Amino acid sequence: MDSPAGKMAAVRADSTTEEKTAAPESKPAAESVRPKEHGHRDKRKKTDVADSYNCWFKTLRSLTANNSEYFERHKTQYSGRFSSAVCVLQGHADAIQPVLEGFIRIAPDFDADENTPSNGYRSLVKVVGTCIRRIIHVQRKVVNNRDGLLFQSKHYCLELEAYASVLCQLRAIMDVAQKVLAKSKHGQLFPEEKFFPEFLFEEAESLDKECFYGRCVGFQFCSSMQPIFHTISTAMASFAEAYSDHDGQLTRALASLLNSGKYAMNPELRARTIVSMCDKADISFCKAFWNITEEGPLQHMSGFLSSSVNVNKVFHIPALPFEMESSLEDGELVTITPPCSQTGPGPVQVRLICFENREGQPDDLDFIEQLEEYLGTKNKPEDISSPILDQVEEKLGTKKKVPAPKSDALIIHIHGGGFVAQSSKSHEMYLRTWAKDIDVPILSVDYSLAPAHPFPRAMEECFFAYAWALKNAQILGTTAERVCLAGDSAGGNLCVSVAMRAANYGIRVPDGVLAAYTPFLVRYTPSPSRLLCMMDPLLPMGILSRCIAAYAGLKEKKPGEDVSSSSSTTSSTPQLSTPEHNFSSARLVFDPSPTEPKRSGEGAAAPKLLFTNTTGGLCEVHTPSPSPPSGEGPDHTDIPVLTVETETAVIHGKQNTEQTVDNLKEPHFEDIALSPYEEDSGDSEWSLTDKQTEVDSPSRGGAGDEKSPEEGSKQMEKDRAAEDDPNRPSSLSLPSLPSLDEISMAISKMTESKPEEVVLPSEPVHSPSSIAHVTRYRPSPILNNPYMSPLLADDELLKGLPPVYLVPCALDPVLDDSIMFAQRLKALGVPYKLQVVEELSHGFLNFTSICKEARQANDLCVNNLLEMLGRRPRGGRVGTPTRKV
Ligand SMILES: CCCCCCCC/C=C\CCCCCCCC(=O)O[C@H]1CC[C@@]2(C)C(=CC[C@H]3[C@@H]4CC[C@H]([C@H](C)CCCC(C)C)[C@@]4(C)CC[C@@H]32)C1
Repeated sequence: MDSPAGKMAAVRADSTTEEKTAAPESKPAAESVRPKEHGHRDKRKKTDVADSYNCWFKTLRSLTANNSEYFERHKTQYSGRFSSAVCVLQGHADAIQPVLEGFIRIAPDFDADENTPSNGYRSLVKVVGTCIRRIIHVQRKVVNNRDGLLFQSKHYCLELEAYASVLCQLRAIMDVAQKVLAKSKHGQLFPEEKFFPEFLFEEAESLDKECFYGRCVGFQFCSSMQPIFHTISTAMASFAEAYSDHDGQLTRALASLLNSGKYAMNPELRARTIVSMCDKADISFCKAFWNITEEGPLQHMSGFLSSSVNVNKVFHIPALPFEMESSLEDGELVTITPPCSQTGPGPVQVRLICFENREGQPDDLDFIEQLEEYLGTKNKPEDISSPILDQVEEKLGTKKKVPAPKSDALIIHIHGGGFVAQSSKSHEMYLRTWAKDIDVPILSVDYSLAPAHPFPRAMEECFFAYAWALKNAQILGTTAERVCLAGDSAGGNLCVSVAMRAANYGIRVPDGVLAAYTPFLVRYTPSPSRLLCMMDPLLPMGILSRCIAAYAGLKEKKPGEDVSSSSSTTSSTPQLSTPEHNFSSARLVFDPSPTEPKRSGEGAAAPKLLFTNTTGGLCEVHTPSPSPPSGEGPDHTDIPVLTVETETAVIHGKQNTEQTVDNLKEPHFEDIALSPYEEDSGDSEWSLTDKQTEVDSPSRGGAGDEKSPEEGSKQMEKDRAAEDDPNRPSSLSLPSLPSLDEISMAISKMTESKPEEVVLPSEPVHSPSSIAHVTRYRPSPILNNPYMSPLLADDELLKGLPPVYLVPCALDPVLDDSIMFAQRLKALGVPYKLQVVEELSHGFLNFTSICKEARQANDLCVNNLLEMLGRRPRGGRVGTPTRKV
């Protein structure tokens, strides 16, 4: 058998040649396969990226000027709102551009290796870029269609307003990212623990996230994911309503089906319900929703959507200790005891999935009976199955298929679900495909879930199942010459922990571990990619933090409980007023929050934005001023600093109107130069919203106006009237950024409405309960356990790992976990392969049967598994070059 390291080295050699021939730049969802970058090329690439972004900003500016000028001249029902929307979003775009340029400059310093240009900073840049491109797309559509009789003015107006809010929040998120950056060491995506910035959580929590869950939901992902997220968020909102009204899972499923219509029709109501649910709901809501496909009509979904397999059986591994040979010392035996933490020894449920019935496996008809017999008597399975087969043949008069020979390999799978939900059943969809494509038995572990069974129960059960499977491989239809562990999300974390434990116990380690979109640091540490949870349709921050609490066994505080008790914890953490935490000295570039202490140089004149007003003249708008470097603060020599010069951006009425409309009426915005980093999907149907029917939606509640689903729906009717008002001043819910007052003044001049009519950004929504549990739980010692967070494991423990295959997603909150884990493995010389999937969301394996890009990413995982098991990858191409130090 090849040594894993040798194998990895061989693959690396192969894929280096592939690297040259592959044309990855145009692939939307494939891994970041990119040619090697060296010194000057790297610099050029950075410039190219910045150029592409500048080009988009320029295009946006022209379109804004054009539309703005048009709607000033052509007074129609919605013209006032159009003008306001484009003006507001242009203000945000101008403010975000210099910040973006700063991130483009520093981002490469955080890559795990030169072959994989990926990290949270790059992702944030990407998301802003996508938002700008989508706005360009919508504005182009407006330019192209606004004179037509069938122009859906209301639809486009709502779209632009929604994107203006998104851009505004992205601007605030970029600001938080700068603070994370200022507290991080060079190349480190997670700030040092001692600098835990509670205030960042407060800031992050206080953002108005609703715009990310309404009509723009999942805008950052590829177009084929859009309908999926519209469906899931509709389901989530309607389930939230049903959850509070009903008890049983089935009744809830039915009730949510009935509710779904109104949430599908009203994206704003949906967003309000989801955000409110994420802030307030306890973990049992997540469990219930994430398990929606476990029972009721949806449980048969995988049956329709996936390959059929011959063996798909659930059984229990008895809670009996057994002995295994040590892999370290000849003849030594290691005793494996059943899992026993918290609830005492208990059996472990597993599911065996196999494309065809194999020798050694109990016969399908009496699977459990035979298995029990095997487990009790330890008879060879062949002895059991043959007589039964004979009887069946006799009874049915049919010749039963002879089982296929034993496989030489085995996959042990551990499912994700935030440690609190899901099972092998909900992951059957892609497991059946794997079973068919790889044609190896898969044993998936149904470990006990938190919060009823917190850490380390799940890890113990998975380890026990792993060891048992090695020992009893024959009953699983395999000789287990090659064994690998595969898990997605929380399951990937468990896989790595199991492999570390195997190494620690001195038993055989698997031949490889596949960890797809896996969290490796299960604690409340911010990072640039983690900021994406502010907008993630599957992993919103409130839910993520509750998963951590549940897994760590920290009792969740109920909403309304006194949060002041957390103050002792909070006060034990470094105070923000210490020099290290004084961000006024951290040379950050822009401060959108008026509540933040004023920076040095605050008296300096803010750069100005000039917008054309109704009369073609110029009105002044102040942009947030960049803080000049302060000499007063501590020495930040090891802290990467964005130094950004904000220029005075001028949108000149004359200049812009000189651009012919025809120039702007390009049919597809794919024509816009694409950066070598930012691949366009090549799909002109950017968002579902283009196809959406025009729907009414209520105006947004004011900040802090959190409503229950029922209240929400009652309010809906009232709101609808307001929403329909074409002269309604722009009610874009924007955070209280200092420049917005001025922007709104500009708007109000442009729309000729009185300033006080403009519903301006009010105070940010604040959720003290969610913040409180984060701050209170932070110092819990359990959160330092390396088996819970492999990133915290010491070098010796990590060195015992077999080759690790990491498949994170670029737009996933837990991307940085994989990047930093790869960095650790690289430093320790542990073979690893890091392939970052672009444009797909966390959990893509669950979407393989309904999304082309997810299928491609699944193929990548399948090829990795084939490689680990010593088989030829399918399609001849393995993917990103393997990296081994
Ligand atoms: C300053 C801010 C800093 C923030 C710092 C805090 C961040 C903490 C970060 C990391 C810690 C990690 C903690 C735990 C991570 C958990 C990872 C983890 O395991 O996450 C998984 C949770 C389940 C799920 C969401 C998932 C994948 C797929 C999802 C499923 C897809 C379809 C399923 C629907 C129910 C189907 C409905 C069909 C119907 C016809 C509409 C759906 C949505 C169920 C849920 C899963 C990922």
